[in-house]
Amino acid sequence: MPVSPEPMTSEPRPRALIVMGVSGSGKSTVGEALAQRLGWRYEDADAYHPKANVAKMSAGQPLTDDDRWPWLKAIAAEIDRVIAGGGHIVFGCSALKGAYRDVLVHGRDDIRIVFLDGSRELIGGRMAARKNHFMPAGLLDSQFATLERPGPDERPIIASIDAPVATIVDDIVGQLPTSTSD
Ligand SMILES: Nc1ncnc2c1ncn2[C@@H]1O[C@H](COP(=O)(O)OP(=O)(O)OP(=O)(O)O)[C@@H](O)[C@H]1O
Ligand SMILES: O=C(O)[C@H](O)[C@@H](O)[C@H](O)[C@H](O)CO
Repeated sequence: MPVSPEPMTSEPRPRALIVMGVSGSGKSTVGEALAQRLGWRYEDADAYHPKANVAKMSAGQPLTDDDRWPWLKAIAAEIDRVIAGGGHIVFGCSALKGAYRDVLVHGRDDIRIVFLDGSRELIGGRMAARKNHFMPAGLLDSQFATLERPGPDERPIIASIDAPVATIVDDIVGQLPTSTSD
């Protein structure tokens, strides 16, 4: 009897990882370490906010959907540009709602979501200790209120942030598809 081959995973190797989560969840810290581990470029979505968005958050006001759409579209365009050029990228981006992630992923199965999962208490403590950052800790409640955790349909890679950075990176890398079918 012929032996059937091992089933091939249909998941392509990711070309872009969107490291998402509320303010202070560790997107920059973990995202940069992850990019370094993979040998990929890291970009921070905070650098793509128009000045008006940063001014608003600095003044303690949460952003609205309308503040976020152009910002998300600019990030999606940059991800597409990098992939089209044969590159790989890790983007640290809050991407709090499912609709925001739809703009970023736009149906591509080589763009994957990495959710940094942590409690309000843990993140609040880290934000209170953080220096020289425009985001006031007072906006954390609004970040959690806006957060829609990624559902299974989004095939998220979920990592607990209650661990040292290197352990979080190990966890994420261990969940990446190993298929070579890209
Ligand atoms: N695993 C960790 N263990 C301990 N401290 C951490 C860890 N990850 C991040 N931190 C610290 O928590 C704080 C928040 O992390 P970071 O600035 O990377 O978050 P962020 O999600 O990029 O925030 P923001 O979106 O507000 O820019 C920083 O002071 C960082 O050094
Ligand atoms: O969508 C948002 O509300 C913003 O992207 C925020 O999350 C901050 O820019 C970021 O987290 C820096 O603190």
